[in-house]
Amino acid sequence: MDQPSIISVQGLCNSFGEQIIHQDLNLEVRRGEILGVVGGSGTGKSVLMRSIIGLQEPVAGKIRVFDEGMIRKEEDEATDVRRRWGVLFQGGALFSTLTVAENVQVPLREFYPDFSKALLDEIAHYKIYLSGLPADAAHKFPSELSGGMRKRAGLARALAIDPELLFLDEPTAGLDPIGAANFDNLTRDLKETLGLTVFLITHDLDTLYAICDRVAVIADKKVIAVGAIEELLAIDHPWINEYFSGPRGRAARRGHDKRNNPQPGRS
Ligand SMILES: Nc1ncnc2c1ncn2[C@@H]1O[C@H](COP(=O)(O)OP(=O)(O)OP(=O)(O)O)[C@@H](O)[C@H]1O
Repeated sequence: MDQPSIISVQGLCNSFGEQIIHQDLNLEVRRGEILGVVGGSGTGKSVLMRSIIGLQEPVAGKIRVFDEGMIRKEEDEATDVRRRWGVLFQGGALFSTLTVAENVQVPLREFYPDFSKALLDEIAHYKIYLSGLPADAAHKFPSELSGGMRKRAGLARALAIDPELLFLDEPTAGLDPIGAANFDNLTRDLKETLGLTVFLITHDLDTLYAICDRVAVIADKKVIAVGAIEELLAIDHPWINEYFSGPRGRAARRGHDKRNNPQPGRS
């Protein structure tokens, strides 16, 4: 049986001046799934995420998260919902003047102002460990980290308040293939051990094949299809055909098949 929706978007419209980004966009994210969100550059993936988390007020539409209406919500009610999700923005969006541990503590201080310094330090160190960073990264500044480590630090911050729902905006962009695969594995492991639901914006076909339960495709200002990759492959739409069946899509599929069905005697 289908899991209930943890995010429900209905009839969403967004525009900037004359530029219409979304028109009657609908999307349901099921509890416990990793939903990949794909679409060409500028199709409005990040604007969709910003609408869901309340950073972008839509022109029209309904958004529910954890069964709570999100548009024009009172501040204290919005805070109650916000403390149930974590966000990794594109590029990490770490505060450059704070150490990694201090970055992780930002949401903790916001939502739990009474926590002692010792408790904040303990939680930050645990989240840093959970994100696969070495313990000494805690005292480093973002400028002292590699791109991959910055992503993990952003993830540690997104996990700070034990979210049920994680938003990841292009988490593997700019990582080398091994770093990207490691990040994918980490996302999947965290989802399984912490029981997370993940809204994952990506251009990375390998990520889609490796960890996404379903994929939503944004084109023509709306979600034109959502389903397992196998289901999307059966849809006749020019962007979907080009994306999944073009050279990179075919390579990602071959890599996925090979990892899942290794030939005996071959490495
Ligand atoms: N605050 C804003 N003001 C004006 N236009 C904006 C604003 N934010 C986004 N846009 C425009 O909305 C469109 C969608 O942007 P968005 O960042 O959501 O695209 P995207 O699908 O995430 O792209 P990419 O894959 O390149 O990251 C773009 O044309 C962008 O220029």
